[in-house]
Amino acid sequence: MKTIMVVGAGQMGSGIAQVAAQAGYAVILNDIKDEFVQRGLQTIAKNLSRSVEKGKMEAAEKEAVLSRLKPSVALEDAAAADLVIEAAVENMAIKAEIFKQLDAVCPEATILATNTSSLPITEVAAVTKRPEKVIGMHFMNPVPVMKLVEVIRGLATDDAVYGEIEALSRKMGKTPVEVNDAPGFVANRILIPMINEAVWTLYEGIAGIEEIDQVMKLGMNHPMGPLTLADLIGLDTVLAICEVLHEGMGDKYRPCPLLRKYVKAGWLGRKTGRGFYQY
Ligand SMILES: CC(=O)CC(=O)SCCNC(=O)CCNC(=O)[C@H](O)C(C)(C)COP(=O)(O)OP(=O)(O)OC[C@H]1O[C@@H](n2cnc3c(N)ncnc32)[C@H](O)[C@@H]1OP(=O)(O)O
Ligand SMILES: NC(=O)C1=CN([C@@H]2O[C@H](COP(=O)(O)OP(=O)(O)OC[C@H]3O[C@@H](n4cnc5c(N)ncnc54)[C@H](O)[C@@H]3O)[C@@H](O)[C@H]2O)C=CC1
Repeated sequence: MKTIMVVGAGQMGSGIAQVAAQAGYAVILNDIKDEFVQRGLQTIAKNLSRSVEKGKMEAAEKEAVLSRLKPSVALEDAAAADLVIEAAVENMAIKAEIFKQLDAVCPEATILATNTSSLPITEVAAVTKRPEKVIGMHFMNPVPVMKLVEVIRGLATDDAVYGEIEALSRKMGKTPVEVNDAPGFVANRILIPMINEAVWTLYEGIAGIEEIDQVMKLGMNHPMGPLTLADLIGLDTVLAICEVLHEGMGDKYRPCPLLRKYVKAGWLGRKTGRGFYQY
């Protein structure tokens, strides 16, 4: 494997592109608009500069990593990729369209992975003619820091494809954990109900935003409170995952109306400058 295309240059896509380029791969970073790709590349450059300033990376290495990243606004560029990792928005219709197009332009051997947080891998795979080469590769946010990759097989995923993705995750400095294809997999089946419960706690007036976060930070030693974490993930993404859990597993996972209200207001967290907190 030499060339990896990352589709979606948002917070996850840019992080995945960074760790792939740091692991020595040629990386094509794709989004629907050049300004989104450039924003992703700038985030990567900023992260690498910080590592150089901290003495964790040589300046020459930073330049080498940046030189391995190529911008793209055409999915046809996936024709040059041995692996595509899709990290566009958490929406089945959009992912299905992307996977149909990728299936049409990619060579037969190309593996198609999705960084989806919660959507069924089997359903994504079914829109292609290569379901055996489709797999879930679920990174955590912020990608350069977090060690976990959940690796999820669809019903038809080949063992050899699983093995390649497991090995690649290690080469990127991550620890792969195999989980089954089910709503939210493991990470978000457990995490998102906690975040949703924090929003219900706020909605019902049990405590304020900072108080809820303090309880979980000081009381449970979480590095971030659940509402700060929701702002980091993006409230649109939290809601999308919660909807998948609700639809797949019943009423206990119903998203809090306050979460919907924030998303409708465009208060999506850090990425829009306002969520539970202002940035
Ligand atoms: C929704 C899903 O599908 C799945 C998910 O991803 S759920 C979200 C999972 N992520 C979490 O739960 C994150 C919880 N938070 C944390 O672990 C920590 O708060 C944190 C790692 C984000 C920040 O750690 P911190 O100690 O509070 O802050 P800070 O000292 O600034 O950062 C620690 C290191 O991370 C780096 N870092 C922090 N944010 C970063 C980012 N966005 N990009 C790159 N590097 C980052 C810092 O540069 C620093 O690096 P060094 O150790 O080399 O100095
Ligand atoms: N935010 C998080 O903490 C995590 C998110 N994920 C998943 O990663 C994916 C991306 O999430 P984020 O990076 O947070 O979102 P984001 O909103 O930061 O970025 C999404 C990017 O996808 C682009 N995009 C939309 N449609 C596209 C298309 N048709 N082709 C190419 N690009 C397209 C958007 O322009 C945007 O730049 C989602 O599936 C999400 O569930 C997975 C792990 C953690």
